[in-house]
Amino acid sequence: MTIKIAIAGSSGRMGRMLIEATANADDCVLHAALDRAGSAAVGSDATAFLGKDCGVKITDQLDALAGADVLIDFTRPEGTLEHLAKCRALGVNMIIGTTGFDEAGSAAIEAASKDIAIVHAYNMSVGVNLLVKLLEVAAKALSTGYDIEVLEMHHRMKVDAPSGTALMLGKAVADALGRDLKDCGVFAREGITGERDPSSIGFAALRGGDVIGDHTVIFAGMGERIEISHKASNRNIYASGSLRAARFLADKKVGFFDMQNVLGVN
Ligand SMILES: NC(=O)C1=CN([C@@H]2O[C@H](COP(=O)(O)OP(=O)(O)OC[C@H]3O[C@@H](n4cnc5c(N)ncnc54)[C@H](OP(=O)(O)O)[C@@H]3O)[C@@H](O)[C@H]2O)C=CC1
Ligand SMILES: O=C(O)C1=N[C@H](C(=O)O)C[C@H](O)C1
Repeated sequence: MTIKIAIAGSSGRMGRMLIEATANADDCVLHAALDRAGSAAVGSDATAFLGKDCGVKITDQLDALAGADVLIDFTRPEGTLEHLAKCRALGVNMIIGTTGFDEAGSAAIEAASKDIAIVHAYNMSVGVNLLVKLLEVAAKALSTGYDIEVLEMHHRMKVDAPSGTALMLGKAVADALGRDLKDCGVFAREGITGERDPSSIGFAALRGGDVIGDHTVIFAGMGERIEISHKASNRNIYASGSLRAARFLADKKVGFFDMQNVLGVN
């Protein structure tokens, strides 16, 4: 079976990785390539940046989604939510990698999964999803006497902070400890902050250069420090994870899934 893939944000960093991965996959075909209305990329061939044409032109017309099996969307929350409504109306499944949703946006995605099948994951890489499992073990073993801090660094172009992955890792630790990240997450420190609350989970976001995505969860005790890290060196880890998610959704009509479901590690 050939999976008919549509890609949103086609001229973006992830959009291009996804178009290249789709072009190189034997079991996938590029059905449509979307970009934002007004984008200079609209009208050009989707694989022109690879030095060859595939015959699919980048469009801002969401009707191009008709007939696709799945839309892979790495854009911005407002774009993803617009695409979500169209996919829901057309019965096209979705893989959502976009980060930075507020609670209402996340709830809208979950609600749409009653009508279409959706994989929503803030990190599509195998490595980060393995990290989640390691953190669950570490958090339980280090549940007292260790202060937990989540540190991330990304490229200077990233627009949201902390990263979706940092939030996901912090939530995994909080859940393992029976805490609610909404209550124990500390997202900024400045001035006379007072001593650290031992039940808190701190976040720090660094931005600079071309860093693809570094995440470290630190368990800091008295006399030792355990650090569990993932460092991305190529965005193709997110693209290959997305295609794995597309294969996972191929036989599904409805439902809400994450990469743990896709990888079978939940
Ligand atoms: N889950 C995961 O594994 C990963 C998630 N991400 C997330 O994916 C998202 C995109 O990242 P990245 O590719 O680096 O970003 P880019 O800025 O490089 O690309 C975003 C693309 O989306 C388009 N876009 C922007 N706004 C809209 C809109 N309202 N409607 C439709 N399209 C829009 C942009 O068009 P234009 O340039 O014309 O504005 C561009 O083509 C981010 O949220 C990032 O955090 C990134 C990597 C991995
Ligand atoms: O914007 C990025 O680049 C990335 N975003 C995701 C996030 O916010 O966690 C995933 C990855 O870290 C790269």
